[in-house]
Amino acid sequence: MTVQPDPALRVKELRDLIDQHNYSYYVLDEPTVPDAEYDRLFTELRALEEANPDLVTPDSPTQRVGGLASGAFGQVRHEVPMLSLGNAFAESDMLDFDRRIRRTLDLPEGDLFAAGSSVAYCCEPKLDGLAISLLYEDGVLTRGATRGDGTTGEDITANVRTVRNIPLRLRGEGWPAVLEVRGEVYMPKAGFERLNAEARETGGKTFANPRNAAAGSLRQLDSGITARRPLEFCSYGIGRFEGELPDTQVGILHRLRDWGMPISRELKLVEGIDGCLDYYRDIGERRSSLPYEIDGVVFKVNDLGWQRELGFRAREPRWAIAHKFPASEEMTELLDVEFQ
Ligand SMILES: NC(=O)c1c(N)nc(OC2CCCC2)nc1O[C@@H]1CCC[C@@H]1O
Repeated sequence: MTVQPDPALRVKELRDLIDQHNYSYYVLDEPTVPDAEYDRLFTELRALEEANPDLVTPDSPTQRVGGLASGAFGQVRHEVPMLSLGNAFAESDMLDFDRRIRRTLDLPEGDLFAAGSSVAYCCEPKLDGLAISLLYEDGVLTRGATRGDGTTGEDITANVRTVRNIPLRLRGEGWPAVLEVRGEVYMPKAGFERLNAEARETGGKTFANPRNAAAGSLRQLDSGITARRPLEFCSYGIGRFEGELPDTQVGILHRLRDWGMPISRELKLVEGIDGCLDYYRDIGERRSSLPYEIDGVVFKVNDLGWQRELGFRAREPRWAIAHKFPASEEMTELLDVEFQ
C-alpha cells in the first residue's frame, strides 16, 4: 500500500516553493525555475486544494484571481494620510529645497561638502501610475486601497490581489505585526502597447497613456478583468506600522525587499544636492529606455529622524520633492534649442 503524503504538508511545501520562485522572479529579477516547472508546481497545488478545500487559505498563490464582482468599492480611511509631493521644475528649485532643509536642520551653511553640512538623499524615479496602500496583518495581505484624496480611498483589495508582483504574504521574518506598504501600481510601456493593440483589433477601449490604463484597470469592479491587465507594483514607503523599522529611508526599502516587496531597481543613496542633480541628469538620459513611464525623479531625506523634524507643509512633506522632467513635447523644443 503506497503511503499517501499528508496533503497539508505537501500544500505547505508547494506554497513555500512557489512564493520563493515569485520572490526570485519579481523582486530579485532572477528567475530560479523555467516557466514549465513553475506551472507544474502551481497545477499540483491547485489540484491538492480542490481535493482538500479545507486547506485553502486566502494567502495561497491560487487565491489571486477573480474575486466576486462587488457592487461598488468600500471606503477606506488612511490613518496616516497619503500625501502628495511638492514639485521642483528648475535646478534653482532643487537648490532652494536643499538649502531650506539644511537651514531647518541648522546644518552649517559653510562649504557644501564640509563634513556634516550635506544631507544624504534617497533617490528613485517617479513612476507615473496610481498610488496605493497595502495592509499586511501578521504578514498576510488583508487590504488594498487607492490613495483617493489622501485621507479617504477606495477598497480595491480584490483587484490588488491580482497584481502578480504584490505578495499575498510577507516572506522571511522580523516584519511588524501591522505593516502598511505604500507604492505605485503602473503599467509597463510594453504591456500598455499590447493592451491598446488588442483593443484596436477587438474594437475595445484604448487608453491615452499607461497611467490612465493602470488607473482604469485597478478600478474595475470585476477583478477578473484586472487580473488580465499587465499591471506591476513598486513599493516606495510605509504608512502605519506596529513594530520596529530601520531609521533610514533606504534601510526601510531594503527591509521591504527582504520581506518580498518589489522596490525600484534604480534606488540610489546620494550625498548632497550635487548628488541629486547628477542622478536627475542620469535618469533623464535613460528615461526613454526605461520599461515604464516616469514624469520625474523623487528625492527624500534619508534620515528618518530628520524627516520627522522637517515634517510637512499642508499636504506635502518638507523632506521630499519631485524634480520633474519637461513634458515630452517641451523636451523636444529644449533639445532643438540646445542642438541648433
Ligand atoms: N510616484 C512615485 O514614484 C512616488 C515615489 N517614488 N515616492 C513617493 O513618496 C512620497 C509619498 C508621500 C511622501 C513621499 N511618492 C510617489 O508618488 C506620489 C504618491 C502620491 C502622489 C505622487 O504620485
